Amino acid sequence: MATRTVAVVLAGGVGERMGAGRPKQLMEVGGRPILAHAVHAFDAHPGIGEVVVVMAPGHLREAAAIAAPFGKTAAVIEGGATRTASTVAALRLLEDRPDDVRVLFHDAARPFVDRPVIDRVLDALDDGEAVAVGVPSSDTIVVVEDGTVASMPPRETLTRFQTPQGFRLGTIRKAYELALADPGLRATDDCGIVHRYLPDVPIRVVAGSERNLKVTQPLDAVIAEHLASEEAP
Ligand SMILES: Nc1ccn([C@@H]2O[C@H](COP(=O)(O)OP(=O)(O)OP(=O)(O)O)[C@@H](O)[C@H]2O)c(=O)n1
Ligand SMILES: C[C@](O)(CO)[C@H](O)COP(=O)(O)O
Repeated sequence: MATRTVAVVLAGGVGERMGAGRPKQLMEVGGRPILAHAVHAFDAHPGIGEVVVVMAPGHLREAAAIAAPFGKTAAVIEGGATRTASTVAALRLLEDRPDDVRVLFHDAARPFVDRPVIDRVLDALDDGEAVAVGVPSSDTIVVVEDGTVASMPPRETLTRFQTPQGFRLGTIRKAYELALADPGLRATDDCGIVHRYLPDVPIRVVAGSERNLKVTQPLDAVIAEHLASEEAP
């Protein structure tokens, strides 16, 4: 039977903010590449049938070498210039799959996603079309315009999104079809595309985890190394 659940690991970025001189997903934490941690999390989950890796141009061979040992790796493909373009590359690969297939998009830069988080996304997709993972904000977050506070949303209403973000394939496909026709398209995640272009689709939010950090800045690499050492057997 064809796979009903595909995990897409988005590794198409170049890691500019990390400044390591190469994509941060190739950097090692806990003795193996960040990308390997992310692929392993989905490969090891019994609810996932296939893993697709979307890699930064010029690094496909390294990504393939990292992903190939995982049995569920189905493809390693080239990403685009933006995260959104990398998601589109994966959707093109999956264009022949039925609309009810579940697809999870995960940042390769989040190496410590764990099974309970993936479980919650998959469970919410049983009767949902779009699912986000979030953690409450510990900081007060404000909108700043011209160096001055323009608005202060109440902190208890604010959630920091993580990944994976899960969708029925037909839903995310439709949202991107509409988005790609919009010359003003700008988005930092896939739920943002659904929210903007399919506003009637409810996006369920399930609990993420503080350990599911996105390795973005040099300090995150130090924290990631510490977290990896805690996980070591
Ligand atoms: N063109 C892109 C840009 C980003 N990503 C992926 O999206 C995730 C989140 O992006 P981010 O943390 O911003 O990674 P980078 O784009 O590599 O970082 P930077 O913005 O600092 O360059 C990462 O796993 C990254 O590889 C992607 O698949 N394709
Ligand atoms: C998808 C995401 O990780 C949710 O927090 C985030 O928006 C990715 O942003 P980035 O600029 O691509 O790191």
